[in-house]
Amino acid sequence: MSVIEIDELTKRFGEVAAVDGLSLSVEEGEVFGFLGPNGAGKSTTINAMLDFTKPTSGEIRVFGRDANRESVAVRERSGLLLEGYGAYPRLTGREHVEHAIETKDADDDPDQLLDRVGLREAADRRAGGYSKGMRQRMALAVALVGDPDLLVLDEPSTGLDPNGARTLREVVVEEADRGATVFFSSHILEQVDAVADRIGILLDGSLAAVGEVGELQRELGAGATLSVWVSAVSDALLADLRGIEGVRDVRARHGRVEIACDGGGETKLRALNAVADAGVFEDFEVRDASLSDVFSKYTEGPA
Ligand SMILES: Nc1ncnc2c1ncn2[C@@H]1O[C@H](COP(=O)(O)OP(=O)(O)OP(=O)(O)O)[C@@H](O)[C@H]1O
Repeated sequence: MSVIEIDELTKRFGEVAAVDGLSLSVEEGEVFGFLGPNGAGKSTTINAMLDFTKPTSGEIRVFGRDANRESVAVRERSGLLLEGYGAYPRLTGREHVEHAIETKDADDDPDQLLDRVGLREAADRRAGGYSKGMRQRMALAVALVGDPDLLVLDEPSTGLDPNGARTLREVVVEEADRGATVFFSSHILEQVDAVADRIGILLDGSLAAVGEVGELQRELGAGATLSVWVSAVSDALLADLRGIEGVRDVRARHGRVEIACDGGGETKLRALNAVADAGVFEDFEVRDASLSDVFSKYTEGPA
């Protein structure tokens, strides 16, 4: 069952089409990573899903309900961590979580939630004195209140140190294991790569790509880097390699040649043969495109 169904969503701000004919669905229990460069329309999409902004046209259904007309029902089943979460400076972290428990009529133990996000020790300090990362951890604890069926996290990694980022990943995995659907936007590609079942790459308000990370890597037909260890490097060899169809970039470094390939197996084979023909071949390794390569490929256009 689809938990989120976005159908031809368009949102204009005057001349700017922040979201432009976006269609997307997210299945129950899925962890969906929503990526895109600054200004791509991620927050606008999320805001429309939760009825914080009205679409210019198109339809969004969450849990099968109209996100606009039945937003209260949608939000009741959702946990939200949105950009610019407004903390009350005079309230403590625990008070924020307690307030959310009361509002949602949930029966969570605030200490347990604060523990999960690594904020137990600072629970009784006022949020006004929290660092950016601590406020983000608190916002995550608030989002988890009531075991929501859907977690919507807009840039949840903002301000988090590496430990905080790990906590976030653990929480996302735990929530998905519990059966929750997680929809999160992020600029930190490693974060997304580590936990997302599928990703969507938004560009100028439309989807440039959607699928499993591995699927998109394969769809690129490569984006692989071939590292060849060599006994010597000559300009002639580098020129030969650069002349092979499907080779995007060639660099010599530390006794090896790094060959970025857009082409498939044929390109790599021809590159390896060129090195062997030069009599300098020692060893090789192929590295698949990282999510970062996939992201650049879809958002920057042809190299
Ligand atoms: N309230 C608004 N009024 C006018 N323009 C807006 C408004 N909100 C968003 N926009 C514009 O819509 C476009 C998409 O913005 P949005 O915040 O959705 O992008 P984003 O992908 O979330 O970006 P970021 O990663 O920088 O947060 C941008 O050009 C932005 O300037």
